[in-house]
Amino acid sequence: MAALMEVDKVNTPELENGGGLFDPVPEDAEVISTSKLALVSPNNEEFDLLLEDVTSRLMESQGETIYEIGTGDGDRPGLKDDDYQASVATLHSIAQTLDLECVLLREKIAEEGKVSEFLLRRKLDAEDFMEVRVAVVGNVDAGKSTLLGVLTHGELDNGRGVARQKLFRHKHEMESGRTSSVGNDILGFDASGDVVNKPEHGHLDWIKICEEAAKVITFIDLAGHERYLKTTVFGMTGHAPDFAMLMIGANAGVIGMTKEHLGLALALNVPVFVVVTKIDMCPPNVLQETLKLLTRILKSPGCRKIPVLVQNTDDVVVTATNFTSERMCPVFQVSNVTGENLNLLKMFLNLLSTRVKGDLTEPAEFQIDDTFSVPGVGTVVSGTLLQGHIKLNDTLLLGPDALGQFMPIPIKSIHRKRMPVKEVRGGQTASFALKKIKRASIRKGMVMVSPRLEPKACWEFEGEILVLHHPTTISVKYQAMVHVGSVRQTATIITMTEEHLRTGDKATVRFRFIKNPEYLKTDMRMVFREGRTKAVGNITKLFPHVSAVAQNTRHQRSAKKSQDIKHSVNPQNEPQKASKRNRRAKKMPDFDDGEGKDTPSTTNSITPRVMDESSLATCSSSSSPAPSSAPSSAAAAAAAAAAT
Ligand SMILES: Nc1nc2c(ncn2[C@@H]2O[C@H](COP(=O)(O)OP(=O)(O)OP(=O)(O)O)[C@@H](O)[C@H]2O)c(=O)[nH]1
Repeated sequence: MAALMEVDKVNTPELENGGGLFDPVPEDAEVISTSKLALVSPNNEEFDLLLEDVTSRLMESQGETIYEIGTGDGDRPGLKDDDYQASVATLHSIAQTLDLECVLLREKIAEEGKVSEFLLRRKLDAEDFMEVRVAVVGNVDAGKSTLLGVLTHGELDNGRGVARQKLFRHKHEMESGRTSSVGNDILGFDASGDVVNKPEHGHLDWIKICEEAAKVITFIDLAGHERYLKTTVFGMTGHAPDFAMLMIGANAGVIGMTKEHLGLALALNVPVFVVVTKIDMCPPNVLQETLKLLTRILKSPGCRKIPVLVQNTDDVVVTATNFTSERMCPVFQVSNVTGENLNLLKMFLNLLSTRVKGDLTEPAEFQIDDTFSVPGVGTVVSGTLLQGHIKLNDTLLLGPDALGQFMPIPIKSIHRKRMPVKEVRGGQTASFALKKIKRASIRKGMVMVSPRLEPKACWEFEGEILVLHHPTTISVKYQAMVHVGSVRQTATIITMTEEHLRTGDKATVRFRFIKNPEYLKTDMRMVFREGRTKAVGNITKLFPHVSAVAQNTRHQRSAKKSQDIKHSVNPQNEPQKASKRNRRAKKMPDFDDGEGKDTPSTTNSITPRVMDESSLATCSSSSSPAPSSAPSSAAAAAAAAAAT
């Protein structure tokens, strides 16, 4: 614990002014709103500028903001009692005017008087709610499913697995106590930050939660066991988590897949917070050791994180409001049996906001991460809207198909977390029922995008990669699984800037998918892995070869013909014949649904040694948000349940 406390959060300059209150502001409002006295007695004009400022902050962060009272640019913090009371009253009238809930988060005495922080949150209609996706990772038995059971069902565990029983989706999970698939659980908070989950006879009504919630946290529960690593990687790339919650059993410490999962989150630029569980059954000296080792790993050159032990509500507000900086790593210590510190974790979750900015003017881009076949409804696809806005009756382009083409598809129904809605915005998960389309013709990794994007599929792309681990050397013709967004497909290295690549090497590499062309974008993060081999990087260049204009069936047929001709004259564009090894692999499903065993990898951990600072700097420039895969329609979920 001492080691963690070396990081003095109060003295960390970037934390000093938590919410960054008055930035950005309209130019003409600068003089007024950057002063700590801005809220003391504003005239009508000043009040309007304050309203404008709050409105733009709400837009930016999709419906909520944290407002500081008593701080301002160049001012020493703190307000005398009268000024403070007047400022709080002004904030309440701003909230009332804009129909916001205004909740005090913390209040303290600073140099010149009182300072405080308030959460301003929009009171949304029953149909709308903010969404945050949290990927839950950590070694087997760290208590992941148990914590989710406790948080979402509001009942403590007995230390023998009672809480996790509520979450298992497969019979073999019930029997073994191990998660094997990507699961989704939701936790709703109302505008004041109170939990709205109310299980009835052990069951949660998702629609009711979404109706009552202003914010819904979706937990993407990923398997801890090494054999399901492929599923875990897909969860981290394909389900677009905003954050990763790394769970560690206090007794067991940083073991097994813990470093692997931490490394994966770092490689994908997903901000991580840590939850140390089972503190009720852990001797203090063992807990100290676990925290000491964790601190060392987080601060190592490969991670470069600032661990902050969260011990009270003050720490929660500071860490939650500064978390997206990616460098800070809040660490919680909880017990699922006694409930110790779970209130701090819940408060932290309530304050997290999605990393996706809600710009509705961008063209829509929806990434499919799961498909269902629902009797009476047809094919349902679920995934995340990475940007833009989709409304009922919009027409999107679905693809790419095996020929790299996209087809127009009208949106006739939208569900968010099983609830029918009229629209979905960037950063939210949703599912769509698609008429007259067979489930078999849709793959995970396909997209539905606005025609404005003029999407193109590509067989080949270039990426700057860093090899985190390989037992020998990687050369041209090497094949492995590429994970990028919800795309998961084997690709072959066709050229690279180095002759051979070993652990720790970097290169620009040109890849070619072996089975289907895919829709990719530059700057997306990618993971390239096969068994114990792993490389991470950024997509730097695309080689689209099919102009993906929506076509009708007849056009498609003729396009296919001409495509075939093109392939025969230009073998470069033809899907390569899979190697013997891949032909064998083809017999296995290419996109497992989480139940297939993954290639066991015993030494596949990302060690701080190989993820040195300089190598990460080149390979981590973008953090493309990835989607979450809630089977968001009731029918879809029912079908999924039936299928399992
Ligand atoms: N005493 C105590 N036991 C706990 C706590 N959290 C979890 N457990 C127990 O630890 C065991 C493992 O918990 P799980 O939730 O299944 O672990 P997991 O990380 O989800 O494991 P996988 O699903 O296989 O990845 C169960 O028997 C839980 O009852 C805790 O805080 N205190």
